[in-house]
Amino acid sequence: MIEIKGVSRSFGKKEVLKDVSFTINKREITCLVGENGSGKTTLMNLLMKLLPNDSGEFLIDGQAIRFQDFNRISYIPDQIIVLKHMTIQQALDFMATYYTSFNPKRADEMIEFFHLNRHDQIGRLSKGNIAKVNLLLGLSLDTDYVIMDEPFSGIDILTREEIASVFTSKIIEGRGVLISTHEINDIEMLIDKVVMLKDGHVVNEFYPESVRFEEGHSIVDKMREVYR
Ligand SMILES: Nc1ncnc2c1ncn2[C@@H]1O[C@H](COP(=O)(O)OP(=O)(O)OP(=O)(O)O)[C@@H](O)[C@H]1O
Repeated sequence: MIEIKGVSRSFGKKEVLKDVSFTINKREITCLVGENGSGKTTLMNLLMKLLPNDSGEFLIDGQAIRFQDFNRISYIPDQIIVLKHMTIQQALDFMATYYTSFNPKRADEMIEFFHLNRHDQIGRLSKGNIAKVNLLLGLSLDTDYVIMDEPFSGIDILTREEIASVFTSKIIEGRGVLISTHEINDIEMLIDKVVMLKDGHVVNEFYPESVRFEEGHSIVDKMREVYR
């Protein structure tokens, strides 16, 4: 389990995250929801130690996250991080060099799953295929947790459906996932838990299946309650 405990972060006078706490559990897809600028990316960057937090802590299995724990956590940011002149295969070779958790068999499976050509140059791919390569690089690591920042952003509906199908495949099975997305409809039925951020705080945390069953409300209904 990853625990986010009392995390705060300001940029200058702007308090972006205020005492944020929730957990990311294995075998669950947790969706982080919030309006533009509500601090979703900032929280992910703090969790990955790409930025320092002002206060609070991040724990994995009860211990403070250390740099070596990043072999257990994949981060798929909203933009591709490898150089665009690389081919897909060169990008995979790069990952294999840097990450002991890189699993070439899983990479092969994902190339097939996404119908990618490993000899294609990344810079020449469509936006949808670049998003798929981004997922390929992150999900080829044998990690317990996956942190994904807006994997559907700017992508057409059919490609979004293809990407969403990853969540029900064995590629994700058993891992704990934190995903931020504005495209809730694409994965509504796949999400186990929702965490809503507003004005820097967690304002609601719920299991959508229970809310659907007990209140007859969808995630979007709950979003309207909170953000309108
Ligand atoms: N390095 C930085 N310096 C100053 N302000 C920053 C920095 N990074 C983020 N911010 C501010 O923090 C706030 C939260 O930004 P963040 O990107 O985390 O939001 P978000 O919820 O991911 O937004 P979106 O849904 O649009 O991607 C924004 O107001 C942003 O301008």
